[in-house]
Formats: sequence, structure tokens, C-alpha cells
Amino acid sequence: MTKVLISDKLSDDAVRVLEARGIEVTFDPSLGKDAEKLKAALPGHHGWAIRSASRATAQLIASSPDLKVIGRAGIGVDNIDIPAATAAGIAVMNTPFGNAITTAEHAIAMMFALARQIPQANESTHAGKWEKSRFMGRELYGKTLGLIGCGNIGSIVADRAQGLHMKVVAFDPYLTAERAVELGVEKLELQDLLARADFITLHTPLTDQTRNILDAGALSKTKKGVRIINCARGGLIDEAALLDALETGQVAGAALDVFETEPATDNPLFGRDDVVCTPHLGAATEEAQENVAVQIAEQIADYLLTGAVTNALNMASVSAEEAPKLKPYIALAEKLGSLCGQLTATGVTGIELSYAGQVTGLNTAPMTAAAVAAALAPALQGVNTVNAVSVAKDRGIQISETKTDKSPNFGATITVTIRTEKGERSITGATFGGEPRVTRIGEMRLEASFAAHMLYVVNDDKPGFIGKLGDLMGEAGVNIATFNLGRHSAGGEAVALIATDDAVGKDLLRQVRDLPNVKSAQALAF
Ligand SMILES: NC(=O)C1=CN([C@@H]2O[C@H](COP(=O)(O)OP(=O)(O)OC[C@H]3O[C@@H](n4cnc5c(N)ncnc54)[C@H](O)[C@@H]3O)[C@@H](O)[C@H]2O)C=CC1
Ligand SMILES: O=C(O)CCC(=O)C(=O)O
Repeated sequence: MTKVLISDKLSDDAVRVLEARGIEVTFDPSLGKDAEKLKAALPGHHGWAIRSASRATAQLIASSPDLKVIGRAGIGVDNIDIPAATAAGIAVMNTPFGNAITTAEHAIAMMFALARQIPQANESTHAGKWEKSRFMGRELYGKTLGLIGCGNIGSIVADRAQGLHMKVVAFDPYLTAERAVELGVEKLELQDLLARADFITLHTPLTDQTRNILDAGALSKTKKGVRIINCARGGLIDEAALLDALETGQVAGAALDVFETEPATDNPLFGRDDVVCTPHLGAATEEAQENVAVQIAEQIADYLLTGAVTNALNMASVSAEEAPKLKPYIALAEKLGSLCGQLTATGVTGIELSYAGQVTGLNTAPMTAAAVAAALAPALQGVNTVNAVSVAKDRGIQISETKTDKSPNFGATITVTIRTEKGERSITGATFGGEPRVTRIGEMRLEASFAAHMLYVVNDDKPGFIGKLGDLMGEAGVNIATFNLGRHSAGGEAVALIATDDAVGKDLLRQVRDLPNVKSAQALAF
């Protein structure tokens, strides 16, 4: 039975969605904080749904042999070792939109809290003080808001801030000029944003490029008295440098939802009147948590049950509608890649997938990934459909696709061509009643189904070969299930693709190779 582990606090809706799809769910939010308990719990689970408490480390991934998908109910995936997951063939998915509005609203709320010192005034008023003159605020109207990062959340913040009649400027190297115009945002370099913004809000992922994007140097270039909001990730601001800048008054205030170390229970910024803090609450609304829980549960269920891929960070998307249509072609591509890979000596320099006929109208990326993974499997350990194309590229193996609308003899065919330093080999196949078949090996036509055990023989097309081969197999007790022949011309080179009920052992293979007119023989496994 398909099983999913939920190791963080997720809305019950996730359990409901998964169970309704026939998936068994282990829901234990206490596991996320305890790597040892997680290690013990993960085996036997095919899917793993997390928020931010669980860390999907390389060690945990390595000790989770059954895992096929990790789903982050949220946006940031900095708690998942994506390269390790990819190497292990595990899809990594997130929910890029489910909590974006909620997080943008939190950033706006934090901006108001800073501008009007609402948390401090609240505390003072509850304490029975009536400190009207202590809490002189700043108006947002007409002020400049600087966005560092203008993606999903940044652009929602921009929209809300424009509603407040703020001028919005943005630093985001990936923001196109057209998109900036569409958003009504002025695109700036970071230095210019620092010099002009009255408020700065961060909305980038935490990466090597963004870590400490607001360090001592950057903070020294801001307008004196700037106010800073971080509802993205701790680590984007150098906390020690921020503390210094608050001390000197270079920064008038900071509102922080995220911290370098979380859970943040002890931080030098705590206890200051000019700092407003929340405990990573950016995504914490009922609406957002329902959204991300339902979305990640559906994505995990779709992937495990149908092969549909949505919002994956390490593989091509396949919609739920496409998945059943692609399934037989993915199986065909995988079998052809495997056959071609088993028949090809090492030294692969390129793999080409040629799609012809109806299949060209479909999403061919998952077929190519399946063929490449299967073709490289005999030579490379650990290659799988998630990492195949990137593994191939890392090794200088060129992957290419060609497409032609016309398929000469069948509705749709796929041809896998493997190029090596010595030459190339092409194998073509088609589906019959949804089942994969070989229809051509090089220029030789034949028609063969795939079986778990097969024997591939190249011989001169001379009388008596089939009888002698049959006798040999019979004497060895290996039953022939199907026997398919192809040849260039009468008396020329021929091939036999034979399905057997048991594997052809080394001794029998040697005897087959010793038969008259046999040029080569190879045992195959699928
Ligand atoms: N506090 C919370 O509870 C939450 C925090 N987040 C955080 O917010 C971050 C942003 O989320 P989205 O807007 O949905 O992501 P997004 O991917 O839509 O936008 C991120 C933007 O950052 C930009 N960017 C990347 N590198 C940059 C750089 N070096 N300098 C400037 N801009 C750069 C990208 O071009 C992109 O436009 C997430 O990565 C996550 O860490 C997200 C949800 C909730
Ligand atoms: O799950 C959460 O509460 C945090 C959300 C978050 O940080 C994210 O989606 O990146």
C-alpha cells in the first residue's frame, strides 16, 4: 500500500485528501524536530510531507529507500537537500502560491507595526500607561518601499503598498523590464534602492547570492533612519550588522519574522524597542495552511498514484490529465532505452530520442528522461528518471530530441539512438494495445514484445540456425517463450530476439556464441 509520512504540523485536510485517494498516512508532527525519530519512521513511506521544522538532509534521504517524493507545504525549500534527493531519484515539490498572499499580508502588517509601533503601544496600554507622546509614528503615504526580490510575494506586497499610495522600487536581477512596468514598480540596482528606500522589505529565497544581502556594507548605504522588514528567510540580513546599525540609528527599526537560527529563543535583537518580532508566522493563517496542505497532499497523491508532476523543483511537470496518456510511451521509451543501453558498449557520447507521429503532440520530456535513465543504467550506478538528463550532461553525454509529425508505419514511434566513439545504434518501437514493442533494430525490421529475460543473437542468415539454437536451449532446460527474427536480406546478417522463461546463464550463452554462423549473443534483462 502507498504510504505517506507527515512529520510537521500540517492542516488535517492533508490527511483527508491523502486517505480519500487510498493512501495510508502516518501523521506525527512531533517527528519533525527529531532527526533520529525521523530516520526510524521514514522507511516504508513513499511520500514525505513537511513544513519548515523537518530537515530533509542527505543522511535522512540516504536512509529512506522507499521514498519517491518529498512535498514542502510552503514555498522555501532551503530545508531540503535537493541535490541529494535528485541523486536518489526523489521528486521534490513545493506549493509556490498557496501561502503567498498571507505572507505578503504579514509583511504589510509588519510595516504598519514598525511605522506606528503598534506592539510597543499595545504592551504599554495593557500595562495601564497612557503614553500618547511616546509613540509618535510615521505615515506610509508617499514613502518609498524598496523590495529586494519581486517574485510571487514581492509583487503582491508591491500591489498592496501601491494601494497605500507608496512609491515602490525593486531590486531583482530576474525581474524583466516588461514585468516591472506591468507591476508599476521601478526596477533599480541594489545600491540605488538602498539609497532611496524609506522602508525595505525582503522577498528572495536564501541562496549563496542572497545570504547576508543586507550586511554591514549594505546597511551603511541605506537612507539614515530606514526601516527594514524581513518575512523571507533569516540569513538574508546579517543580524550582528543590523544590531550595530540600530544602535547608531542608521536603521530606525526592524520587523523580523525569520531569524538566522530558528526556533529563535535567544537572539541579541530581542528585547529592543526598535525591533518587532514574530515567530515565523508569515504563512500562518487558516486559509494559507489549508491551501498548502491540500495542494501538497494532492501533488503527492497525483505523483505516487498517477505519475503527474506538479511544482517539482527537480523534474519536468506532467499534468494529471497528461499522466495516463504518457504512461505507455514512458514505458516504451524506458524499454527501448534499456535495450539500446544493454546492447551498447561503454563510451556513450550522445543519446537521441526521435519521436514520430501522434506522440509528438505530447510532453516528451518524461519519455526522454525515462529512456536516458534506462540507457545509462548498465554503465552508471544511481541514475534514475529524476537525475538522468543532468547526470548525462555532467558527463558530457549530449541529449537531444527530434520530432516529426509523420510516422511511416505506426500511429506513433519512438527511436532511441545511442552514439559512442565507435558508432551508433538505433532501436525503434511502438505501442500495441498499450504494450511496448520493438519494431526495428537499426535498419532491420522485426516485431517483438519485451520479457523479463531475453536473448539477443546476431547471426548469418543460414539454414539450420534456428533448429540448432532450439536444441541447445532445450538441452539446457531453458524454455523459449517467443522467437522473433529480423534480417537485412536473405542470406545476409540477421538478428533474433528471443524471450525465455528463465535467464540465459553464462555457459549456455557461450554455447550459443559457439554455434555456426553466430556472430554475437547477449543475455538481456528487463
Ligand atoms: N515567512 C514565511 O512564513 C514565508 C517565507 N517565504 C520566503 O519567501 C521567499 C520568497 O517567496 P516567493 O516570492 O514566493 O518566491 P519567488 O521565487 O516567487 O520570488 C523570489 C524572487 O527573488 C528573486 N531573487 C532571486 N535571487 C535574487 C537576488 N540575488 N537578488 C534579488 N532578488 C533575487 C527572484 O528573481 C524572484 O523574483 C521564499 O523563498 C521563502 O523563503 C515564503 C512563504 C512564507
Ligand atoms: O510552513 C511555514 O509555516 C513557513 C512557510 C515558509 O517559510 C515557506 O513557505 O517558505
